[in-house]
Amino acid sequence: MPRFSANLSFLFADLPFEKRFEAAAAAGFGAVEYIGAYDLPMASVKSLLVDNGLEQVLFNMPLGDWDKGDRGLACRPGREDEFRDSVVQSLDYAAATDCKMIHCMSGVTGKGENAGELARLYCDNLLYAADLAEQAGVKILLEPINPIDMPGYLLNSIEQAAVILQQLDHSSLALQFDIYHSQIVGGNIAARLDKHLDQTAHIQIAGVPGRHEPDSGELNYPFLFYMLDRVGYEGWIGCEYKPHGDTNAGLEWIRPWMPKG
Ligand SMILES: O=C(O)C(=O)[C@H](O)CO
Ligand SMILES: [Mg+2]
Repeated sequence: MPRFSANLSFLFADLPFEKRFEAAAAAGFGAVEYIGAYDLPMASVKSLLVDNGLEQVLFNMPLGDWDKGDRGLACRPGREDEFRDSVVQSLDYAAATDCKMIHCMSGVTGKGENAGELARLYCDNLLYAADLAEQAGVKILLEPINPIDMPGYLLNSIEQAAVILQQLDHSSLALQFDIYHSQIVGGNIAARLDKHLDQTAHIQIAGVPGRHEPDSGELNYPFLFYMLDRVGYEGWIGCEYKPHGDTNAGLEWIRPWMPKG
């Protein structure tokens, strides 16, 4: 049976962030993930998890300044110190919340920049993060993101990520397979999931097109959930989609997959 985590940066977005934990638990979720809660003290995040009986599955490293165009720091020249600080800060939050996975966003390639050089810096930074994460028993995740939603993003395909993981060969690095992005970049999801399952630590879902509930559009999610069970995927599946309207009203699709009682 697949295990679903509620992505609180996307679901229950009409509620203040702190209220989304309670809403996720009331909807039947046992785990949550989100982009980050660095505005809140670590102890408050921990209380929100404990009070609502939730497991923290994943969050992101600080992304830099979103309004100025940052989409992660890992490939950005001149931001190495900031990146290293962000690794330490995210590992502190992970320790406080018993979270075992952190998504490290690559960042974007600027106009006229050499993507190969940025990729080299990205790899160096990933290794720095992975060495620290290893000591904490945490995995650093790489997620390919489609370049239509995020123009200029360095890491776009599962295959690119797979090669990086193979080359870096570090046990604290793994793949975050976001099916929504990967359908847009390459399709052929069942075969690619199967091929890269041993590198995959986390999966995220959304309908394509539109990034809404995973119950309509060009992907057959029930087929993929059965397939993941059959091939023995034991990780979480993050519900990272934009509900059409009220989150609870759009959760009918999940009922057959939720533990009863
Ligand atoms: O955009 C995505 O798919 C992600 O998972 C990023 O971490 C932002 O939520
Ligand atoms: Mg994602």
